[in-house]
Amino acid sequence: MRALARLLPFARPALPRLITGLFLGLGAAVASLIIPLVLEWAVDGPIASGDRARIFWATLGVLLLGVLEALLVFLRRRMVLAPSAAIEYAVRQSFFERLQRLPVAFHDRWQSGQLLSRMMQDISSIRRWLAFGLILLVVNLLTIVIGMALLFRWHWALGVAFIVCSLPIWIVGYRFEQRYGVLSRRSQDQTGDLATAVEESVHGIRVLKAFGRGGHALSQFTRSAETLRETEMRKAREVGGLWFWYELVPILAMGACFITGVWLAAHDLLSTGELVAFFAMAAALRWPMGSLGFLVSFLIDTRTATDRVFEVFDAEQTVREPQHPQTIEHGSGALEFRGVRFRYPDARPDETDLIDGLDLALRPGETLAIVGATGSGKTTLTTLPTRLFDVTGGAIVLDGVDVRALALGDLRRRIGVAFEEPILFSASVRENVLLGREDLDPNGPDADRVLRDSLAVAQAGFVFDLPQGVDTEVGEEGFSLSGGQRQRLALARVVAAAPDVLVLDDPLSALDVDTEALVEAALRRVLVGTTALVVAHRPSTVALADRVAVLRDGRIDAIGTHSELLRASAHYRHLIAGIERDALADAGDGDAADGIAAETTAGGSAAETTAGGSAAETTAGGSAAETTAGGSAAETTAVGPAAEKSEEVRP
Ligand SMILES: Nc1ncnc2c1ncn2[C@@H]1O[C@H](COP(=O)(O)OP(=O)(O)OP(=O)(O)O)[C@@H](O)[C@H]1O
Repeated sequence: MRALARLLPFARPALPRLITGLFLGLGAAVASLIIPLVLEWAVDGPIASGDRARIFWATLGVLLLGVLEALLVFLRRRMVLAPSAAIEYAVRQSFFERLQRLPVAFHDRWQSGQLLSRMMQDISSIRRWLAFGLILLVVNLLTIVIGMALLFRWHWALGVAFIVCSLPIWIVGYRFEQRYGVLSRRSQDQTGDLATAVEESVHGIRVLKAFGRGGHALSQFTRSAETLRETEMRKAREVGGLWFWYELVPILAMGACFITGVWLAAHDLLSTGELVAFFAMAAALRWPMGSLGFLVSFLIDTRTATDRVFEVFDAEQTVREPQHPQTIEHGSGALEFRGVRFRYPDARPDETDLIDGLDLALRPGETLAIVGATGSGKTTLTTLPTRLFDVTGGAIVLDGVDVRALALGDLRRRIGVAFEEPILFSASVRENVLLGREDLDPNGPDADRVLRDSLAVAQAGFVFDLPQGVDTEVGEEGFSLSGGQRQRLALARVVAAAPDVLVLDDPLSALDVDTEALVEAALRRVLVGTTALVVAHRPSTVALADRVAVLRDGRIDAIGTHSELLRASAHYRHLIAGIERDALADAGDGDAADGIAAETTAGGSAAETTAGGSAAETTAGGSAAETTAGGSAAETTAVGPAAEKSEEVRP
């Protein structure tokens, strides 16, 4: 009842119709229970006295009561179908809204299949219960109570015999509830696991196919499905056992009452009419008693479903809206990390904080690149300003206001993020790119202008060649597009959002060198006046920046222009050499990459040399010299501080 009571807020608007349905169900039950009384009157009265007219009326009465019962059952169904569907809709809406509000930490922890099965299967199960199970349970229990009262009315011995013989039902029911509750939970959780397995294998179908691991995925799926099947079989056996008792016990109770009734009639303590009525009552109570087994298992399944759904509603909302949000009057895009600490919720207690007292100030309009070793926390850092995760210490301040004091919607309008892994939705290019511009009419001229400008910056003109241009649906998660195309659309999306601060997590990683250079040039125009925090894994991304900050051991180890850092920071030189080596390797120039590695190891000067504008010099003498000097690898490799970058090293 506690679990079901939680549905009350959702059920409230539908309560009048549900209660009406309940009364209609009760009306139908009462109609069926009156029939034995009419029979009692007919047998002891008109039939005994041979009064044909009254026998006719009695027969007609029984007929009309039967028709009334059928009509009321029909109306009950009509009455509850719409409200139960409305409750399902409301719970589902609210569940989805909750999923949207819950922090990323929650989604990291929960498997998508578990959420999917709760959203679809459990909520549907709640609807079926409200439309059907709940009303039947209440109506059938009341029918049994009224029927028992009538048995007592005919003779107390009948009532006592009925109650005593029915006692095993309660004992069996209680023990069933204990065992079945556990199984019901297990089976619904396993359904969620199975949904996760399907979701993951469909999502990762390319990888599975590429590695020829379809058979492996199938055997894993089969194992999960087999586990679920075993649980379902145990459930079915439990339900079968319960039904057996719920069928048998009423028959035994009726049998005991029958013997008692015949004995009472034989001793003139019960009239013939009462005995006939008793048999009619036994027939009327047969279904309500027999249905209890099914309804109890249905009730337990629904309780489990409700618990599972409310576990999501009850999940801690760690990223909360401020009670009294502050506003930024004139946003300039000054972003500051003040003694920021962060650790993931599942970090081991003995682990140090991933971000460990980080101080960093981005000046309005500045582009700052973050570089750091793999796993140093660069991506993590990009999730903090928009509060995808909340800092666990210190503060992030935007234009003088702690980001936690800003309304989340306001904050996320002011800071736009493009992730390395570009996620597109099953929607048109237009809808995907204008996702952050709910202020614009998607088909209006302003939206068109923003769309075209942002597509131009991201060098995403390819969309105009798609079958329906910008109105082409890009398939699920944009799979019909290449990685680089998706990345460009994701970039266009964040550019279209026109935030005060752009946070870009290695936004150009999937682009070819030529496209990257074009995007970079366009981005540089956009970034004028927009503060940008850019995670850089490639020299060309560093080239976008006015300053570069080196993330190491959770703090900013060094900060300055590219050339300042090359002079001052050995760690930076080491990182840059690694980055350049990777870039050359990406460009297919193994010799050059080796050359840089060797230089770095020798004296750490590779980066210095490169900064001077000539990767070719670094590797002079090797075959890379020719390749890089004339090829685009040289352009991307040779990075300089913002002032120098394009003029010096670009053709
Ligand atoms: N959602 C998460 N929950 C728990 N730990 C995480 C989570 N995301 C990342 N980590 C851990 O945090 C550390 C930093 O990860 P992060 O992705 O921020 O590094 P990075 O510097 O961006 O790495 P890379 O250069 O490889 O992209 C890693 O050890 C990673 O395992």
